[in-house]
Amino acid sequence: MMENLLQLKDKNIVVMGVANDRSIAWGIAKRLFDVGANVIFTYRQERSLKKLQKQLENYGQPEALIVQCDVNSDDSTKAAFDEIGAKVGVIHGIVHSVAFANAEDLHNRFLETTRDGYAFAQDTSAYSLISTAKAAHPYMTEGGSIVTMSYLGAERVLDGYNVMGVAKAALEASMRYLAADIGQDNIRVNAISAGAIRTLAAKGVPSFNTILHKIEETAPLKRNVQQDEVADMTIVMLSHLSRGVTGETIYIDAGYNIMG
Ligand SMILES: NC(=O)c1ccc[n+]([C@@H]2O[C@H](COP(=O)([O-])OP(=O)(O)OC[C@H]3O[C@@H](n4cnc5c(N)ncnc54)[C@H](O)[C@@H]3O)[C@@H](O)[C@H]2O)c1
Repeated sequence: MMENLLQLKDKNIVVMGVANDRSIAWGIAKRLFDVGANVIFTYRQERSLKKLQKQLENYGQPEALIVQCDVNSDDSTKAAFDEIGAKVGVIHGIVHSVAFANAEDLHNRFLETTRDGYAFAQDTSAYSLISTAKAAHPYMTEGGSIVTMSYLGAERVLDGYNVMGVAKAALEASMRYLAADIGQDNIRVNAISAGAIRTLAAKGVPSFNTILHKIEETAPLKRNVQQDEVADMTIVMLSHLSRGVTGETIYIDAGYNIMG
């Protein structure tokens, strides 16, 4: 019944950004397997590949297609999607769960943000959505859905989020412009703004523990969110259930963002 509602069975969905089993992207991949999707992975570093292969074995999916993709490189991004396109034909969905900034640009005063650090955070965390959509577009011939991962720091000033907040603001704006542009091809583009979750990327945010405590105290649900809660809403946004929604940022944050 649920499978019929979602219409994700046998759909080719590319998941970018699994570094380990804590990654938000891994939570999403597990759910996608559960609903019968054909999940294709991209990874950047060799050590992520090894972990991913092990995780896939443990999850009973050792045959999943895995392709190398460094989003800082147009050539790498294009080669990855050309390879995926050649192997599966049509791409129906993409989970863009990738971001990076230099540690010093999160630890130093915002005033000290360097030109290079700013450009690098934007390139990896915001432009990569555009380059990914461009590389995948020739294979999204049946329409589809692209979902990216954002954070409240895009809209509000959060201590220690600095240059990444500016990159997330650009990511959300890029998401809207993409949605407006490729809606004519029946491709939807949305962002999930996830609450704070303890992952590898989160380790880079200096005040992360304080953030977790503050959310517990302040959020309407009086708790933090879990990987599977973000995964479930991402599945909705990839599925037939959300077919009328594009260009939106959807908060999965126990309601924290509504509080003053
Ligand atoms: N953890 C949180 O609290 C939280 C909250 C909201 C949004 N997010 C966002 O969720 C997404 C996933 O992060 P996560 O928390 O799961 O951490 P994570 O460290 O598990 O995932 C980040 C991924 O980005 C990948 N990446 C970085 N640079 C790359 C490059 N040049 N090419 C290809 N891949 C690259 C890493 O390999 C890694 O797999 C990020 O966009 C992050 O900003 C995280």
